[in-house]
Amino acid sequence: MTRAVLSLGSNLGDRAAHLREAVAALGDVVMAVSGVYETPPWGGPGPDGRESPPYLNAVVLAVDDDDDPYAWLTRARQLEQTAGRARDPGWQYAPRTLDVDVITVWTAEGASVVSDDPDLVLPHPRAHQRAFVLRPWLDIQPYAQLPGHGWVYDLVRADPVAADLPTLRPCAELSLEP
Ligand SMILES: Nc1ncnc2c1ncn2[C@@H]1O[C@H](COP(=O)(O)OP(=O)(O)OP(=O)(O)O)[C@@H](O)[C@H]1O
Ligand SMILES: Nc1nc2c(c(=O)[nH]1)N=C(CO)CN2
Repeated sequence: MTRAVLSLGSNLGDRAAHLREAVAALGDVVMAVSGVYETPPWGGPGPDGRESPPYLNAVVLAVDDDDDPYAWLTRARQLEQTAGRARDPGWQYAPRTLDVDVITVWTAEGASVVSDDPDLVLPHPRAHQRAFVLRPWLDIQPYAQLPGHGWVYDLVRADPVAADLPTLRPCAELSLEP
């Protein structure tokens, strides 16, 4: 058995529907779902100077009988495929229908999984810099810790995350509660 925090993001097409469908497809593994936030694109413009549109973001806490952390990566890729995500080799942070990142995974004993395999880096190597991950995460786990970086509560109160917090817009009208 493993538990995981997954970050969901969409900035292409019907953004809310992509998030809703991802939560529905996760089904019974979902333990808790954060609020939805509209967030400015992180990662800068594309090579031609084109700006990425704003995202809708949310975070899910999930549990699975499978002991293998890679099962979360497989699930994430399946959800992205179902949403019709296309990759752009010329722009890493190109707009996408659905992005699912595995933020952190715990074993049945509660140990954090640490991995430097490029296919599954755990915890996610950029999560500690991302208000669009940490703020929704606090909604569902106020005492969360990001392994290697400490309390999520502290991370959102220090720069660079604190500087981005005012740019997040809570979207109370878009609940993802199953
Ligand atoms: N923790 C992780 N969660 C999701 N993908 C990961 C993780 N660690 C490594 N990867 C790998 O990263 C690769 C690129 O994933 P993806 O295209 O979703 O990145 P991205 O979402 O655009 O960028 P970022 O990694 O900065 O969020 C994938 O091949 C995947 O195997
Ligand atoms: N606001 C926001 N920006 C991003 C996001 C995201 O989910 N939200 N995902 C990215 C790649 O994982 C890159 N930039």
